[in-house]
Amino acid sequence: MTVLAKLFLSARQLRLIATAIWIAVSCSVISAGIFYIVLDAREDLKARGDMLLEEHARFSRTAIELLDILNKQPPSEPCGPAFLEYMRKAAFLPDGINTILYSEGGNVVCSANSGRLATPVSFGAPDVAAEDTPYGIEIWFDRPQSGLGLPGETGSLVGRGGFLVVIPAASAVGPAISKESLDYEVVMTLLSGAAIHRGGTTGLHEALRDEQAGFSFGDMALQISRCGDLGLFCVTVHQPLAQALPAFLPQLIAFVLIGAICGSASSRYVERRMRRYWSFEERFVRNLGFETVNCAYQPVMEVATGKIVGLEVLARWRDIDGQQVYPDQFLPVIQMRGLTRRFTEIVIAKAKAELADHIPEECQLQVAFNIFPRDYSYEFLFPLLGERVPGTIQPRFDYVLEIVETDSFDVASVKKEMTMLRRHGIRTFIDDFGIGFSNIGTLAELPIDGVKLDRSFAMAADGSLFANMLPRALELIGSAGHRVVVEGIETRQRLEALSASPHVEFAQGYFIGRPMPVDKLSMFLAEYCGKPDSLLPPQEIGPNGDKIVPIGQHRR
Ligand SMILES: Nc1nc2c(ncn2[C@@H]2O[C@@H]3COP(=O)(O)O[C@H]4[C@@H](O)[C@H](n5cnc6c(=O)[nH]c(N)nc65)O[C@@H]4COP(=O)(O)O[C@H]3[C@H]2O)c(=O)[nH]1
Repeated sequence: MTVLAKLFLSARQLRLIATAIWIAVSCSVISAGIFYIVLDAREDLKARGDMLLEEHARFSRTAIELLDILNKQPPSEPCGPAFLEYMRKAAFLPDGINTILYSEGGNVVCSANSGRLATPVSFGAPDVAAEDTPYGIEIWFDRPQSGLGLPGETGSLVGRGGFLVVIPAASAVGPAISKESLDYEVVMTLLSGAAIHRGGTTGLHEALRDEQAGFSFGDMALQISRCGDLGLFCVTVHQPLAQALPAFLPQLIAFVLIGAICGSASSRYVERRMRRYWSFEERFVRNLGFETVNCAYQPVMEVATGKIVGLEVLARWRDIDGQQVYPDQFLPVIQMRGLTRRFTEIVIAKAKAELADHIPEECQLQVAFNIFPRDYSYEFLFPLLGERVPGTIQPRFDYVLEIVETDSFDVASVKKEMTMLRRHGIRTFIDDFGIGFSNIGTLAELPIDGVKLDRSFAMAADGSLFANMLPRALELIGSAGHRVVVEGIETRQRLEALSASPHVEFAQGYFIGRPMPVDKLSMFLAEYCGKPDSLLPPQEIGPNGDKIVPIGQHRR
């Protein structure tokens, strides 16, 4: 999970994922486009194959129909006037065939156009015998027509029952079709399965016979094999893709553009969604829970005695990559997303459970929780803390609520809630005094139990504005009759200086103890809880003469 989390948390990895999506989507769209183009090219090839086939099939179909008609009821005297009239009438019917002949004993003896021939014409033995075709027709391919008075012309003859019709040469008829760059073969198929070459590249039909229609990956070519409706003629067409594609170049360019646009749009969309999904805010909201919220505890010292008398509960959150996140990062999210109550419930529940398990029995402590002003109400907080108020269960913990200075609050309603909570032993401090919304008027009006002076005062460098204001701030709070907790004490000098003020009752800061997990806290308290700590550790002098030396660190 952590490895996966790191993948999504790094902006660079997200960019890589988005790029991968861009490539995948673009390639998919372009591949789909190429597939569509190939299908289209195949349809185109089929159409061209059908046209080639049609050149042959059309006349054979017509010839067979004509032979059917001629053989129906021929007059009894072959080549007589009635017979010739009968042939001429039939010759009007078909489209493109106008030579009808009659033969006896293998010799043509009369024609519909010329009547009885002066000299019978022989075309020799048929190339296809009647028993080789499904229609009982004989065929003579490409015979010169000079004997019929048509010098220089050739045609194929189809015959049955003595009648013959002449089919003009294929090249001279049929639809105009571009055969350039087209590797094809037209064959006539016999009942035996044999094929007679009738046009195009000899042997192509035989070579591709088993592959039928489809795509040949060997030579990256499209190929189709189709037979006409009579089953007499078949055509095989083979076209390398490289030859077919130029005709589809506009489509190809369009698909590349669409692919690029889709790829970019989807990668942007996914990246935006991923960024949002894996943003800190969303991660936090998704994973906020008892398991991911951790509590750190910072000791609070009573200045007069040097005893550790309390601790402040400070929340941390564990991110999905295991990193510890501090409140300044997640508190704004909590407030923005309206999760303050849920968060406070988790922190209080967790701290209560941890402290009950780890704190030495004899240790009397005041435990301070930070509370958002909007959640400061008896109705919400008492159920969370009430049962552990002194005099009920676990009297060793006194609870203090520190109202953090994130929002302003309504003094009148806070006053009411404060009074009710105090009745149950729950005390309230104003947190971060000096930098937030509270002012001396607020302190005067509210029945608060104490004020926490913001750490920026104690941490300020000597001679700075905040450092100069510190005694006056203490004076001010003290004059309003409140106890003061000073936080942010990092050095022995500061602690000593503040101890001299009659207004400072408690101190908190790295010098006394850093916020620590409960197991460390339990060791810390085992040593210091309730014991007077008049002997503060000797100061370690650093290069600036003011080094931070937490108590716990020194004594261990
Ligand atoms: N440099 C320095 N810093 C010191 C020293 N002593 C204490 N601090 C830091 O000062 C902050 C004291 O808490 P805060 O004023 O209540 O200020 C808290 C409090 O306002 C808020 N917060 C923390 N936990 C919670 C919580 O559970 N609920 C709410 N609502 N707010 C919380 O987040 C603020 C910041 O908390 P942290 O980051 O833990 O920061 C803590 C603590 O680590 C010191 O000597 N030097």
